[in-house]
Amino acid sequence: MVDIKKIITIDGPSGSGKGTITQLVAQKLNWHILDSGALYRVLGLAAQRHGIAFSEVATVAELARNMDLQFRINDENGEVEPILEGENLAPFVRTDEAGQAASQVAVIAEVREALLARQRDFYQSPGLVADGRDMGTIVFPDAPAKIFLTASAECRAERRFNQLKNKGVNANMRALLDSIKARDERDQTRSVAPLVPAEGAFVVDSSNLTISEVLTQVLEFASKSMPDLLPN
Ligand SMILES: Nc1ncnc2c1ncn2[C@@H]1O[C@H](COP(=O)(O)OP(=O)(O)OP(=O)(O)O)[C@@H](O)[C@H]1O
Ligand SMILES: Nc1ccn([C@H]2C[C@H](O)[C@@H](COP(=O)(O)O)O2)c(=O)n1
Repeated sequence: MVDIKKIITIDGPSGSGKGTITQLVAQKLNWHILDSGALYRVLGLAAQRHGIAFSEVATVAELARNMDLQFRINDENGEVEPILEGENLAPFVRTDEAGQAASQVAVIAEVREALLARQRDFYQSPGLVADGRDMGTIVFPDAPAKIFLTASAECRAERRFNQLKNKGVNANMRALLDSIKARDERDQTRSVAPLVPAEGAFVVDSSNLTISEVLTQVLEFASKSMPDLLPN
């Protein structure tokens, strides 16, 4: 019998709620998580730390192939921390600057190729929830359940604003909206693995949905493709 891997892919633009829904789905199913954006974010930071310009395509790709990167779970808060060359990058990896750097290294075809195997290695039994831009189109094209999560740019900027406010960080709504639109444009128009819904993906626009409503819709859809996913 052919072994069908238990994978749910969750792709979508920045701030659409992928990370939030990925964590909730993984918790519910007791599955593993791939936060593929973290790999691109760490690579962007690594390039900056090594003084490599994003335009030095071959050197950035070389860095992607050889990056000394592990992920470690923090025992105290349960958060996943990227450890690059022995340094914990957790305080830097979620910043808007790291997101913009990630989006720039992510346009390089050789970088994407170099990160493919690392991403596929995250698959482990009993299953994987994979969050990114090309999880359903390129990295796990055979995943049985593919989700494309989106929301209006204005709504995503407002969510990001509230997220930062709750952390006590001052943010400017106009700058956040501009940053989100710039990242959308780059991620959707790049020539390699652009952000598009995978064929057969269930598209959820969360602009007017609560997190709990999105979670319900995602689990319902995934259960149709994998009938033994949840107990009745
Ligand atoms: N349906 C929703 N309603 C209200 N707020 C939401 C909803 N979904 C997510 N959020 C909030 O929006 C913010 C961004 O969500 P999240 O970080 O999960 O997005 P993301 O798609 O993973 O972003 P990125 O691609 O930049 O990592 C978080 O504060 C989250 O709590
Ligand atoms: N599968 C992926 C994941 C991420 N990227 C790039 C494009 C994003 O703008 C950037 C940061 O991702 P985030 O952490 O915000 O999800 O990384 C990509 O091209 N492909």
